[in-house]
Amino acid sequence: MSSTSMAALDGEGLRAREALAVAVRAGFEGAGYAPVSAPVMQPADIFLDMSGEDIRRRMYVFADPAGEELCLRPELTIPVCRLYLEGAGGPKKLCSVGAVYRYQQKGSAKLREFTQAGLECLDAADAEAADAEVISLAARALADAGLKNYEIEIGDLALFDALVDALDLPPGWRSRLKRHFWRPDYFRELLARLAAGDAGDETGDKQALISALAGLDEERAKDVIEDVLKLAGIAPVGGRTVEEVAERLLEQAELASSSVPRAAAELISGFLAVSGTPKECIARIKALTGGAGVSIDAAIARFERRMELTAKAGLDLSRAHFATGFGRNMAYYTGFVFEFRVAALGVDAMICGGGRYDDLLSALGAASPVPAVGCAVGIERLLAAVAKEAGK
Ligand SMILES: N[C@@H](Cc1c[nH]c[nH+]1)C(=O)O
Repeated sequence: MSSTSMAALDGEGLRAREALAVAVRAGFEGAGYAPVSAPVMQPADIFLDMSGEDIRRRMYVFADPAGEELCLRPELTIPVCRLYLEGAGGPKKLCSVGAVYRYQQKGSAKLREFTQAGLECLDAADAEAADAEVISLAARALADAGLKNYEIEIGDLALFDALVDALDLPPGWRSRLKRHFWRPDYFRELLARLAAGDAGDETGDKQALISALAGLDEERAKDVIEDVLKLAGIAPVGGRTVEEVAERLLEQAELASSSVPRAAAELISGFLAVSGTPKECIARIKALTGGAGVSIDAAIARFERRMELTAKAGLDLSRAHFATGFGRNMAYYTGFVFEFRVAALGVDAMICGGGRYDDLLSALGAASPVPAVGCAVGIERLLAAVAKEAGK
């Protein structure tokens, strides 16, 4: 399937896609997930703020006649969580099928409009059991569709968070490292500077500005930067350029005024280089943290328990590949993350993905925390993977 629109399918392809979407949802319903249908048009700001850079760059954003900024949903999780919050007291296990929209550059073989079948498990008391249930249901959906061969990639952001929390870092660095986990290139740059104990090599006017900012609190510093940009006639785009420029400059100010112990920086780099089978990786993480006298035992115990429960549910995660630096492309994840991949599909290899997002519902307005985990199957990709396996 190489077209950029799902409307280009022929009759047979159309029926196959619809049948598979219905079958995957039926599997989720059979496991106790109530079907819901969320609007295709959504308020843009929520997605701009919460889905992360990759999705943000691919969103279709437009204004309605009243001037309200809307978008075509780029995924189903945020729409389904919004529905859940509107219908307070409703079911907490929800599933949904529908079209989602993500811009792709001209010439890209990826679809701009494609079908997801997703499930969201909200407010479960036992987080690890819910994680295990969701990844097992994802695997079952693929098996029911007839797919046999795939790889599983897993990660756990809670391990990274625990590490950053356990280290002795200068103020501001914890949240910054966690936030920038989602911008891999910039994150590496930050880490390299941190590991080198680099206080920044800025000279002249920029250094003067950085020194001036270092003395101000964050809000005040942002105001100053905004004024400077306005004076220079630089127009912010949707308020974001100013925010991002301000953030960068503040980071440089903090880098210049604080130093992170080299050992801590090296531990973070060493930790983020860990990948392999989950078992090997956990042993390596234990050795790394133990050697440094840092304890992230609670997070490791949760990881191990999740693995056991998943194995009990019938999915052999020892076949999975784990990487500490694996985080998916959605910024709302807070813990366990996973993807099912079929390498033969090339750029479309990722046929199903999901993870835990414990802070999203609070950010959407929930009065008290609602832990959550879910996943989505890409229907066109699953169809292509099954066809490929059958040699079609
Ligand atoms: N919405 C995610 C999948 C997911 C569902 N729930 C949690 N994650 C995606 O589009 O990849």
